[in-house]
Amino acid sequence: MNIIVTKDYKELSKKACEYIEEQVKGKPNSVLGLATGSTPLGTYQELEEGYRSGSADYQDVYSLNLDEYVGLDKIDPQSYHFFMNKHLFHSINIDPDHTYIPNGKASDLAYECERYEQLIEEIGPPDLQLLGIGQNGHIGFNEPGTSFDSETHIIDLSASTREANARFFNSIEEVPHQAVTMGIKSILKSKKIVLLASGEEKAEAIKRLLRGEQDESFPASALNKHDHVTLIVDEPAYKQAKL
Ligand SMILES: O=P(O)(O)OC[C@H]1O[C@](O)(CO)[C@@H](O)[C@@H]1O
Repeated sequence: MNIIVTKDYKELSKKACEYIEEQVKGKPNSVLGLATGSTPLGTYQELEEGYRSGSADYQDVYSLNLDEYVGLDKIDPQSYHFFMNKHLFHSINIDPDHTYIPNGKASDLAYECERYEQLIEEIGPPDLQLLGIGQNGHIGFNEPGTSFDSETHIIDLSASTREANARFFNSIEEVPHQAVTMGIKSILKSKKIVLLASGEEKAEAIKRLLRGEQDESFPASALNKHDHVTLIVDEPAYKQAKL
C-alpha cells in the first residue's frame, strides 16, 4: 500500500483531487468509482475548482457510485443521488447519463443488485475507485462480517453506522436500516483504489488497516489483498499507526 500522509484535511483533499485529475487527463473516458460521506467533500470541492480553472474535463468520464440507502428516492435530500448531484455532478461537465448509482427505491432489490453488478462489468470496473472508511472499518456500506467474496448486495446497517450517519438526518429514526452496496469483491475489481481517512476518529481504523491483516471482521482489511491501493491520510488519522 502506498501511503501519503498530509498535514491536514485541506492537503488531503488537494492530493486526492490531483490523483483524480491525473487519471482523467491520462484517460479522458476513465471510469471513476465515487464515494459519499463527509470525507470526499473537500476532494469534490477541489475537483470543482479544478474544472472551473480548466485543469480537467469530464465530458467523456463515467462514474459508478458505491452505494445508496434503501427506500430513499433520488430526489430525497438524504439520498446519495442527491448528495452526488449537489456536491459534484452539477459542478462539473460530466454527462448525467454517464453517472450510475444504485437505485434504493427499486421494487425488486435483488434484481437491482444483479443489474448493478452487471453494470460494473459493462461500464467498469473503475479505473480509479475513491473510498472512505467507517470507524468500524466499513468500505462502501460493507459492514463487519461481510464476505470478501460479496458482490452488490443489500446490507443491514449496523447501529454504529446508523448513529454515525444520523448527523445528516433530522433524527436517528429517519436513518434507513438498509442500503444497496457494491460488495467487497466488486470494489476490489477496480484497477486502482484511493482510500481517504481524515481526523482522529479514524485513527484506530487506520492503525488496524496498516497491521496488514485480512479479516472479514474488518472490511477495509480486504484492501490488503489489492496491488494498487493508495492511502491518503492526514496526521490526526495517522498518528496512532505510528505508535
Ligand atoms: O466519510 P465519513 O462521513 O466519515 O464516512 C465514512 C464512510 O461511511 C459512509 O458514509 C457510510 O456510512 C461511507 O460512504 C463512507 O466511506
